[in-house]
Amino acid sequence: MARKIGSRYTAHQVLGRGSAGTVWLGEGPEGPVAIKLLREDLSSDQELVGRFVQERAALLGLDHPHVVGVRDLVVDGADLALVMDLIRGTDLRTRLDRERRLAPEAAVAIAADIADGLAAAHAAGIIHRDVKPENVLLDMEGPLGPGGAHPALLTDFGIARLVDVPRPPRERAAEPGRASGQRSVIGTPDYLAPEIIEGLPPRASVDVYALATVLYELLAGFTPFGGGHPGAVLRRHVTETVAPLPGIPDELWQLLVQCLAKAPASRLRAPELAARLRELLPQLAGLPPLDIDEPGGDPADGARDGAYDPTAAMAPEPRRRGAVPLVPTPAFDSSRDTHTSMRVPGPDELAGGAHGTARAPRAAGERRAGSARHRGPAEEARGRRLKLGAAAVALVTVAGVGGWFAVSGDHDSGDAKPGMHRTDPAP
Ligand SMILES: Nc1ncnc2c1ncn2[C@@H]1O[C@H](COP(=O)(O)OP(=O)(O)OP(=O)(O)O)[C@@H](O)[C@H]1O
Repeated sequence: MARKIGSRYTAHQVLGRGSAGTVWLGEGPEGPVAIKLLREDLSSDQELVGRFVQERAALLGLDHPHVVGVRDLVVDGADLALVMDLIRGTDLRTRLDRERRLAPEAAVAIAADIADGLAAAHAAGIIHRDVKPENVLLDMEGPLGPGGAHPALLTDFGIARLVDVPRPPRERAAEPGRASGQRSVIGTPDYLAPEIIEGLPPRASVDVYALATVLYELLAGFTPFGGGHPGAVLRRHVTETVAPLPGIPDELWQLLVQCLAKAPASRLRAPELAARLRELLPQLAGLPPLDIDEPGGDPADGARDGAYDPTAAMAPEPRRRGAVPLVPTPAFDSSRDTHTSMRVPGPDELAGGAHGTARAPRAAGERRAGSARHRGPAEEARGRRLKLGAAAVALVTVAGVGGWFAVSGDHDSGDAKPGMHRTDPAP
């Protein structure tokens, strides 16, 4: 069923849905396009529409082979839409879901493409703020690169920024806790840099951290700090060191460690990361995907660190890792699978809950103490009790209101606007 979007575009068929809206296959004066139609509750927000128009030049100006081009912004009655280049292919999350982990050469080639795209954005003063596999599109019509990887393009620039609408003082005052300084954080827990969690303004280095997390995930099949309740994930970002990946060349490991550094200034910048990744490609040729198990539990446990994943108890499908929606979603909307409201650990918990170094991944099949597979009957029973207790908490916690989580601080009214940012070129 076709529908008109503004005077120039027609949307023909839904390509997919995200937390901010629906992406359509459409047609414009210059041929096929992808049209991201923002959710009605977002498009009816006048402040957001204002920002949308304000960001127009920045969004349209970003022209790079590894960034999905935004061709037009449409504000038309109730419709608020981004018209983008149509990428014929798939997103990286879908590929990862299918293959679980990629061969190092392909993983590094994809990461290098995204680092190139980020370098261009950062040079233009724009931070992405939500780099994750869902926001990487693979262009199946593009030439095959190293490791058989199709060109990778980063998308969703600006969406986080657009939906991060500061609330009026009246509304804030009415909220308990706001006076003591609450802030909103937008992003996806698995990929959030520690400084964002600690309340510092996001800079370009948060994108480098998120990209290193994606690369780790492509290699390992799991993110370095993910798993369990989002609060536990945030704590790990701040307190844990990344566990080594057995079987990757040391140079690649050093790059990952450097870009996952807690201190933003220690991370490489995107152009240097892109160059270093490309230099590594020849020595990765022919290496098979890693054969390792995720530390911390069987996927069926839905747990890591003993932290119970509330969404696993309630959703019919396993949760897409890290796919907590970016923006608040109406409770009645069942089109998205992970609607989690979360409590972020306070400073004391962040400081005191450290478990030191993240648990090391094991070579496939190696026994791990504490795994459900290796527990005795008494431990199994205790584990079940913990889960039941946690499930009760989860019923309270999972409110179906979206993954836009509020945490303490006061940055949503100041400079610290997550999402698309004007930023210092130097991270
Ligand atoms: N420019 C594009 N060309 C082709 N397909 C696209 C394009 N942009 C998005 N899609 C597809 O549309 C779907 C929804 O994308 P969208 O960006 O709305 O959500 P997401 O990034 O998966 O999730 P979220 O926005 O919640 O992080 C995805 O499956 C994606 O592959």
